[in-house]
Amino acid sequence: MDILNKIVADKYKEVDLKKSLLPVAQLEQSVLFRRTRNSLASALQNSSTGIIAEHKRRSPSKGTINQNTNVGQVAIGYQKADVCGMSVLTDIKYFGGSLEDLQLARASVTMPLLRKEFIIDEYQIIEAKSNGADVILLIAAVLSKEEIKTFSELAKSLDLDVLLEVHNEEELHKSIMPSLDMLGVNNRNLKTFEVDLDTSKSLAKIIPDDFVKVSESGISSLEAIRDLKQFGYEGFLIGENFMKTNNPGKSAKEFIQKLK
Ligand SMILES: O=C(O)c1ccccc1NCC(=O)[C@H](O)[C@H](O)COP(=O)(O)O
Repeated sequence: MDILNKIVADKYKEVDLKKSLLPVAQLEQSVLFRRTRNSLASALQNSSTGIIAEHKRRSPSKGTINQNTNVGQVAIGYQKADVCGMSVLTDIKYFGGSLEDLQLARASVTMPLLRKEFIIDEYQIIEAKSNGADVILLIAAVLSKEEIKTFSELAKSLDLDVLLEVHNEEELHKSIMPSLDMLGVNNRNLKTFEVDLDTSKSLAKIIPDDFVKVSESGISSLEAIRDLKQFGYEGFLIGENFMKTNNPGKSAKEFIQKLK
């Protein structure tokens, strides 16, 4: 079984348990459930840099990246660095994240927050909203066309932006629909963990212009961003490059200043 299938198999069990512990009706009581979103898609369209900075303690491909983080401090650092938004990993088992990380980030900053999660059930979308997210991620590799439609329409009805992630042409073709805001191309092959920015470049021409294009994973240089911009990308999701340093906010700030 490859890592993505393993993560998803665990996620089904995790979500079943959560549903029995905290019903949707209770999630909907959160004050954050009624919050108006701060749109990541709009922030990217109005930015000259397009950086989405991620909070990532560890990953299946890299192991431990940074265990000494204070997510609130990282969020404040990223906001001061003038990123367009922050991605907060909420998976515990494989990435060391949590919904508490999302809540702490939300309590610390006003910028758009993406709940970075393996969404396989509508419950997680309501959970994202009630814990302060502005954006959800949907991964085409683990969802049917019908699920992408149902989940993205639910997200829109909850005033959330939707970032749909693809790895290849087949996933892209099944996913294109009006309820998406951003199309993300993940440069990491989740079977081999190899990263290749050519994945973003080759898919760029078949992503309709109606969607904000985001390139994800393996981005660590200004040259890579300048190059990807030529292919129409307006968003760049960066995790490890900032998180491997002892001050992710400072690293992001220095990076963005050079990019401007
Ligand atoms: O990062 C991994 O090892 C990974 C493995 C399996 C599924 C997803 C994975 N990463 C999620 C991401 O999309 C990245 O965290 C994000 O794009 C940032 O990537 P990077 O800048 O390379 O840290």
